[in-house]
Amino acid sequence: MLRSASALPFDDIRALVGEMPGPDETAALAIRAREAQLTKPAGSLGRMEELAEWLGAWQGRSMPSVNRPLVAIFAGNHGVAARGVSAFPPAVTQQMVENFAAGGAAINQICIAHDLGLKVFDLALDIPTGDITVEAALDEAGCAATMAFGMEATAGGIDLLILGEMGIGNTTIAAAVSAGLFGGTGSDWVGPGTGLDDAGIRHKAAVIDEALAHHAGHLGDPLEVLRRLGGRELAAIAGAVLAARMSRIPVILDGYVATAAAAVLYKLDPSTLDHCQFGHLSAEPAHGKLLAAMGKTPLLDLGMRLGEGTGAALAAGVVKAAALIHTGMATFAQAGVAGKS
Ligand SMILES: Cc1cc2ncn([C@H]3O[C@H](COP(=O)(O)O)[C@@H](O)[C@H]3O)c2cc1C
Ligand SMILES: O=C(O)c1cccnc1
Repeated sequence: MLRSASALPFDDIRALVGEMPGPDETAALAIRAREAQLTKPAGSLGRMEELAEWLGAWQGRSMPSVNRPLVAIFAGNHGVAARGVSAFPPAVTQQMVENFAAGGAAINQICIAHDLGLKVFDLALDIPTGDITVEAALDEAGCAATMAFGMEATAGGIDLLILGEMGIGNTTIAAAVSAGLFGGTGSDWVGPGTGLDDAGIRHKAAVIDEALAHHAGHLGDPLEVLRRLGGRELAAIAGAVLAARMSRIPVILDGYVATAAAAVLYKLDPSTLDHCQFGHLSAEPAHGKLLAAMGKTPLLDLGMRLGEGTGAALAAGVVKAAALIHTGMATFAQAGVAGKS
């Protein structure tokens, strides 16, 4: 039967959230047991030990490994960028997509450093989403379709998914979505993005407040927050996170913008992000607040505020090392090293 394009798609998303698989507890147990026998004082590898267990439990592998890691960058343009909320013009989104293809961006070099695959998905860059101060960014069918498109990032037998974005104006969008989900005003969630000065940041906060006022009364449903205040790259990231969960692919999320996209799923059900790590703490000031609101602790803190997946891709190197440490180290028995006396 044909479904109404306007009403049903979000119900399909909600149905997926109800069907999410959990981690492989047998693999987790095996990893914990082996961890205790490796040639090191118990717990001495700190969070690296947790990462090995997290990776293997979601992959369903008692010997976790990263063989096909993929960085997926979703690129979108935003109607609200016309309101002067970024230090750079919207044309930079397309220009950076071309730079990614040519290998000239920061993310390209990190992918080389850590041997990560890279795919860039551009999302109708010539058709910016609606200006959120006067209309919804997307209609429901468009938002759900973009989420479905994002799910394609999980194809091809990948075993670690690293999610990033490109879209001039999208730190405004991330702030609006964060306020829509967790409350507060523009000034609570705003930051310099690509480099606004104080006056620019005040203007950006006022624009976000306009958007929040325009959509007030319609923000009770996280998916409505996504379609009204969000954008295509955020919808695609949310879809990719959900699809990865259905296929038990572990995910590393990048900074403020990617985290805001994932927060939509968190608000639907906090356990939706159990297969995700947060790669780094962005220097965009509200990122820490957003992570804290979800009880998440990022892996790295390098003072970065670039986006395009860079913080998450650096963290993928740490996750790869965690797998190699767990699987490659000798046990006390194998190495003939005396245990704790
Ligand atoms: C050259 C350049 C490369 C980038 N790579 C990521 N972003 C980042 O900056 C944008 C968000 O900041 P705002 O909200 O202030 O526009 C996004 O495109 C994000 O990925 C870039 C921005 C620029 C200018
Ligand atoms: O943390 C991010 O995602 C971020 C910060 C600044 C600019 N673009 C993205």
